[in-house]
Amino acid sequence: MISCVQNYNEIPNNKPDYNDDYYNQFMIVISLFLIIPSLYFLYRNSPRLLNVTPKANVIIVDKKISPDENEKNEIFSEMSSCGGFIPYLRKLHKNQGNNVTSVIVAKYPTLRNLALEFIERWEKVVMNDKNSIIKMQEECLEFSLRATLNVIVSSNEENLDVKTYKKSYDAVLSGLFDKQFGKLDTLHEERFQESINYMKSVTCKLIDQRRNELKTNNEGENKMKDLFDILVSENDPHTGKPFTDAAITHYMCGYTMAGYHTTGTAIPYTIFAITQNHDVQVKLREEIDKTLGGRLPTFDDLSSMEYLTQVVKESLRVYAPASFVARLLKSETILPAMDESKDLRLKANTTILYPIPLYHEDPKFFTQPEKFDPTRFSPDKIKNIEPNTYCPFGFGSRICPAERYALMDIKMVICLILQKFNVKLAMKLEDFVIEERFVNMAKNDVLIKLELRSK
Ligand code: HEM
Repeated sequence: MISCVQNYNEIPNNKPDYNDDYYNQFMIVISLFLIIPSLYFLYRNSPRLLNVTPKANVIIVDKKISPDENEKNEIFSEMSSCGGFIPYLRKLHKNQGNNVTSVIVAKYPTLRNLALEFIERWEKVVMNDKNSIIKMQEECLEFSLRATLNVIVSSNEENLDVKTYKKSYDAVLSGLFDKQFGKLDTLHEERFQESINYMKSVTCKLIDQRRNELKTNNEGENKMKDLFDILVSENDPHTGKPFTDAAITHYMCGYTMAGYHTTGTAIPYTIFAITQNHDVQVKLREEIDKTLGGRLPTFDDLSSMEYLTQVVKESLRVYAPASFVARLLKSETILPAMDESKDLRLKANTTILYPIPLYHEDPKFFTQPEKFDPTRFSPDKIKNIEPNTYCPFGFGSRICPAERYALMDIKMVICLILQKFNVKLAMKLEDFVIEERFVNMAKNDVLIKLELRSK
């Protein structure tokens, strides 16, 4: 195992270079999720295209791979600016007497209501026709986008046509991915541009609305600020001046994107895993019923259900939504050899990609890695897991800032589903195919039959 990985976690001290061109801003933000999975895609399909060093289980990005050297530099300076913003965000919350948990707890009732809206929607469908099939990935992506918007923007959905917003977001994400591989045809190019323009106008409208709200809202001082409040009311730590509209859009789109497809795929993957492991479904339901006795789960209930946590963690191991963790080496670094191979000397400014699934699937770190076994994360066994080999949320100082929130979200939806329904896979097993896009998506959706539980 590479022992020096933690050294790569320094946040480079680059200042973002904003301009007012929305398209450029958006491309830069999106590159975080675009270039990295794309390189991984190339790596998986044609290892020799990249300067791959499998013996060390890291991928070293050959500089020539980048289509445009300048673009590559911008991408990584923007990556660091996004991450550099997080300690600032934490500090602000702390100054207001909040911590990450209190922020999540405050949001919990709204998020649970949102989840219940979906449960009721599915219940109606099933009551209407008990043979109905739910496209679980599509549904959970909608849930995840709305939940993420709620956390970041405290979105009042009256101000946002979520359906059109989601469609546009999907068109932009998909268009950028296809652009990367030169596959974007004229028709989709048009749709892509339209979607970018739509999202730009929506974000500008939201910014204006929030500025006005903050001006007129007397309780503003006591209110727990969401990310959007901070962006429209505080100074940019990099410039010491108020955030520009372009910068606000940059952060908003970056955070929304980071939360949308990740959580939106993690939930259906977990449901899929439960359908394939009947014993897990039975044991999980026993725990849920015993803990809740039919009432709705509170935030504390979700933390107290150990088996539920283990199931979600194992699902994130087997079906990790994110392919990669990326680091830029600030100085020359030697990676100690794994096996008998030689140590690896890496130059400063090399970008390395740490492929999450290669660790999660390695029998050296997880015995019988193909087996879905939630008890790997039981209190007595979890300590045997080597540091950084389990990393669905990354690791070190740049670990996903929303890890606890995302875990809570996934557990909440799984809990609410199993309280109400039995879950069955409604597609051929071989049609469950994971496709690497910005995050790993189920190519043919995850088709699920929900059966109402008898009272
Ligand atoms: C199951 C859900 C999620 C997974 C698997 C996931 C995974 C990841 C991973 C692997 C990283 C890179 C970490 C590193 O470099 O060490 C990351 C970064 C990030 N994630 Fe998440 N994430 C999830 C949900 C979310 C949500 C819901 C949000 C926001 C509401 C979010 C916001 C971010 C942000 C802003 C970063 C960039 C951090 C930085 O640059 O330092 N993520 N996430």
